[in-house]
Amino acid sequence: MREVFVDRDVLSGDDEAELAALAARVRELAEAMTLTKVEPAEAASVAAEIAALTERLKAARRAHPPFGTVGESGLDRQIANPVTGRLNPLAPPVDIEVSEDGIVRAEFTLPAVYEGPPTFVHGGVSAMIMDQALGMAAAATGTPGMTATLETRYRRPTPLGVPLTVEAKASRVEGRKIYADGTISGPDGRVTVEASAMFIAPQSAPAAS
Ligand SMILES: CCCCC/C=C\C/C=C\C/C=C\C/C=C\CCCC(=O)SCCNC(=O)CCNC(=O)[C@H](O)C(C)(C)COP(=O)(O)OP(=O)(O)OC[C@H]1O[C@@H](n2cnc3c(N)ncnc32)[C@H](O)[C@@H]1OP(=O)(O)O
Repeated sequence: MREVFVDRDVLSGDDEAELAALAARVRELAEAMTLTKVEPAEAASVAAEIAALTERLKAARRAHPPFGTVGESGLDRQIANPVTGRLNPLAPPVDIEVSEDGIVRAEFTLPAVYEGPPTFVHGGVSAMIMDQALGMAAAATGTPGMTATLETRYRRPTPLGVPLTVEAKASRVEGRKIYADGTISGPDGRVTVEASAMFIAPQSAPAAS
């Protein structure tokens, strides 16, 4: 495995909480930016202030995103992941729980920055969330892997701004191949997206925890 898997700063809970709070503010900023109606001069003024803030953050910079302290499931160290990462402003974030029987589940709501067709979630965003949920379900078997195939079936449009549920579970492990299936459903319980994936464990996989 490449060095990037091991050469990471590991944050304490307090450091992680402060950076997670910062990411939450940046997430709000992104949504406010997408929906703002301010005049061009005000937009330019805000852009200059944000550029100054960006310089302050760049004053102390890591080579790679940090890892968090690993929790019980061992699947939560990538705290800057683009789906679940509380430290990643691009992540919704989706707070995925893994139960003892290997079922992966989360409730989440997607704001306007994830819009594809008007008022609905972009299909690539749904696929990204499914990839993560299915990958965690695969890893819950004890054999994490790289996504080799991901099939998404979009049954209905997925609405923005309402509570959605993602669920996934591994169906079987065949040597280095792990198969998993899952769904995203709307608040009425109707499935909007179905997905199936096959993950392949690297020849020399690092442990999940
Ligand atoms: C991401 C985790 C990786 C490991 C991490 C370890 C610890 C992490 C802990 C926890 C993780 C927690 C949660 C995970 C959450 C989310 C997951 C997101 C994952 C991603 O977002 S990941 C990015 C997208 N993903 C890629 O970037 C993959 C690029 N790719 C490759 O890295 C290689 O391509 C690889 C490794 C896939 C295979 O390479 P390889 O050399 O090991 O494979 P090899 O040739 O030995 O084939 C062996 C058998 O698989 C068949 N086979 C191979 N490839 C296939 C394919 N694509 N489709 C169908 N069958 C395929 C062959 O036909 C043969 O089959 P057979 O044995 O039956 O002949």
